[in-house]
Amino acid sequence: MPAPLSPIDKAKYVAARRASEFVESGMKIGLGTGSTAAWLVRCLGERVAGGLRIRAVPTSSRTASLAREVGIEVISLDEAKWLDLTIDGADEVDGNLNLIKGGGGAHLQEKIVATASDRMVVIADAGKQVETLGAFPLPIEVVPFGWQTTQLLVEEALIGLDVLGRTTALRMSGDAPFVTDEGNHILDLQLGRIGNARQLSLVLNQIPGVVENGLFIDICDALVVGHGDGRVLVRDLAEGGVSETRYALEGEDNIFTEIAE
Ligand SMILES: O=C[C@H](O)[C@H](O)[C@H](O)COP(=O)(O)O
Repeated sequence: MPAPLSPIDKAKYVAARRASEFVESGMKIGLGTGSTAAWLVRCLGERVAGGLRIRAVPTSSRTASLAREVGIEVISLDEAKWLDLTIDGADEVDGNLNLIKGGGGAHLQEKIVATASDRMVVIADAGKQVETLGAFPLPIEVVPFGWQTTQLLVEEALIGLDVLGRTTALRMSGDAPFVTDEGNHILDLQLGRIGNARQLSLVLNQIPGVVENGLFIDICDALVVGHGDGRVLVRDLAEGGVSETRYALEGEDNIFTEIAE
């Protein structure tokens, strides 16, 4: 018997399960990266086994492996060119559905894929919702060449901007610098609070050596928030309003079933 899910895993699972219902046969979809997106890939794998026909562009090598493992057809973005829908997790999401992403170091591919989609849907547990972005360190992907110079330029560029802090740390993986799927490094920027996320994103992306930052401004179209008790709230910017779905734990095997719309 599988180990019981923690409340946070239940929240991620129900959010992913609800968002998987947006996927229809014939769609080309973008698959995000991270623990919440991994639930989505598993949910879609089940639907593919039941006859759903989709082609998917993963946003990382990790997601590509999982997608293939569960039987989803994987194609490249160049092959797909444009996608119907991308579903991905987030590290922070504010009231305007602006995001911080990249906690797993995948925000470069994630931003390219989400931008090449008709719609981006974010799936998250309730703890990811914030009033103002910035408590989560902002990931900045930088090329390895001269990364310490890039780090100084980043810290300097923040002087005068509406942020609380401006210290950066090179992300490590054990004793070595973390390396992204594109062969780059990540600087994690401790800001505390971001006053003007759009301005900050533009400033950062103009610095030589910076490849992409983890701010997603005006990219997300809908937010699906899961709760540990099985409730899921969907907020769609186009439709306005919030709809609620509730999933119930069935028996002892941690399988959720939808009980109400
Ligand atoms: O680089 C990683 C991605 O941006 C993830 O979507 C983000 O970090 C959220 O991950 P998780 O669902 O594991 O909290």
